[in-house]
Amino acid sequence: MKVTVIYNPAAGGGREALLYRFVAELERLGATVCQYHTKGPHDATDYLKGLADQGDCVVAVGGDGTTNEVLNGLAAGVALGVFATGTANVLGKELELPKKPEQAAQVVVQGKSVSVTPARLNGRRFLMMCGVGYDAWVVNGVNLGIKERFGKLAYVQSMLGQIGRYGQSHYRVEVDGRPLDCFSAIITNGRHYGGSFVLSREANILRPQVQVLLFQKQGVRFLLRCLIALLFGRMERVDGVASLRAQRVHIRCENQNEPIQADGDPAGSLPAEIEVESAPVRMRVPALFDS
Ligand SMILES: Nc1ncnc2c1ncn2[C@@H]1O[C@H](COP(=O)(O)OP(=O)(O)OP(=O)(O)O)[C@@H](O)[C@H]1O
Repeated sequence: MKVTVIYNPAAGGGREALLYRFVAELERLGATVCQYHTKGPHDATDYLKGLADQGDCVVAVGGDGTTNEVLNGLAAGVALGVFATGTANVLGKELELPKKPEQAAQVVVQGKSVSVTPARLNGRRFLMMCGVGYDAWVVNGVNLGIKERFGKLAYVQSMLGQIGRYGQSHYRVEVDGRPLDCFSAIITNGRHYGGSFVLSREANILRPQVQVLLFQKQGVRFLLRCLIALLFGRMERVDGVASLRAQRVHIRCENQNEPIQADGDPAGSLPAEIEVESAPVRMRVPALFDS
């Protein structure tokens, strides 16, 4: 098995020792490994696009942002693996990927493949989620210095800082052609959010559809109710939260420069055209993963 390992030294504050253990185990299991350390944003995508032979599998070593950039450079027919060493690692939770480097390497070589269908946001692929409104303001408001030093606490700080803004922007959404309104929206492929919290019990990453969560009531009290419901995995039970399956979503806003987030990183601004892709990507998961 030929494996290309893409390591982001900035993810999770840097995990070089874990990378070496991961690569050593891949080689012990008989894999031929080609390693690349990214130099900055989008480098993973550019590097992979310029690579003549990506091998049998490309493994992203980093967080959800790194996996997103690898996904955007992945050649057709090549499997995608993840060794989650980032801050939140939502995809790792979703696919029950091990945190120990030796076990993560075993998943790549000895695990199984499942089909996960990415979606495109304004032409760029994402695997887990994208969002507008509060969700996107929080991602865009994260202080990178604090994130490097204190990890997830940077998100908590940003969440507190953005609460007062909720409800000030109004979005017009078309979900498979159906017109709807909201004050925030999250379009998710998987169930998890912000780490191990369950955002949607309706979502299924193995199904070629996204789950669209629309936050349709205004006011900070409603937002706080949603955040508490998230802690208990009951977001879809909150009165004012709509949850719909879709293939295609369009989002507009009259305000200028309304940001979008995708897979936990800033992803431009509205309008947003989101469409589930026609072909899945094969992802390496543990042999015991329930598919
Ligand atoms: N050498 C580098 N220096 C700085 N940033 C980089 C480098 N290589 C890649 N990046 C950028 O780092 C960003 C953050 O990485 P990533 O999202 O994987 O880690 P994280 O934020 O710690 O984890 P998570 O998204 O799971 O919370 C990526 O979007 C990528 O553009």
